[in-house]
Amino acid sequence: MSDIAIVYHSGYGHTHKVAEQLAAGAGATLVAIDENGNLPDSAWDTLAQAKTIVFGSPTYMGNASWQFKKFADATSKIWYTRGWENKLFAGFTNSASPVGDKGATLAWLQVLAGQHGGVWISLGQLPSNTKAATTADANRLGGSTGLLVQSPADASVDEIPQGDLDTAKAFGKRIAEITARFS
Ligand SMILES: Cc1cc2nc3c(=O)[nH]c(=O)nc-3n(C[C@H](O)[C@H](O)[C@H](O)COP(=O)(O)O)c2cc1C
Repeated sequence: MSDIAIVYHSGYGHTHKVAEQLAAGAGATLVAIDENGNLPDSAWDTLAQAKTIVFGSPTYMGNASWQFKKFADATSKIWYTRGWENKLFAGFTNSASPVGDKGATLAWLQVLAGQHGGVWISLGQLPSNTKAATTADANRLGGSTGLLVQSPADASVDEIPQGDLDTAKAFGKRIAEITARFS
């Protein structure tokens, strides 16, 4: 099992694809929250043993999905015993619009990490924000707190912009490097 666990919800597969890219870069274990907002019992052990936990959710109505929020509320018992204190955390979100209030979701994921007494890993990539920038460029959405991905409303899972997927993979590598440095 990896030192890094990515716990995420995906209603329609797009956020799952992003999580896979992150996992490829980080060498991370994927932990999926199901459509009812639940995890397999064994997944809680995976999260307890991880040095770094990455939170991921699509942005639905300007915040994380209710399934991710159910998971977050279920972590309150761990919060009470400080079970995740001083772990490393990072976050990502994906939505249809270039902005789409993704920042609100990411800010809340960071708050969740803070509630657990965690140490937050930022994206660490310069934005591609010149006139020449395209959807093939890294960090074209200009994230800094964490990873932002756009899946246009009519895009299939296989049509997520390559630049966003590359950004996810590079973020995964950074998370692995920082995890190793703190170990
Ligand atoms: C209930 C619901 C609410 C949504 N709200 C937003 C939103 O606030 N901003 C946005 O840009 N996209 C919004 N979307 C679009 C999704 O974020 C987008 O389709 C995303 O790729 C879904 O990821 P998933 O396939 O992992 O579920 C919403 C979609 C749904 C189903």
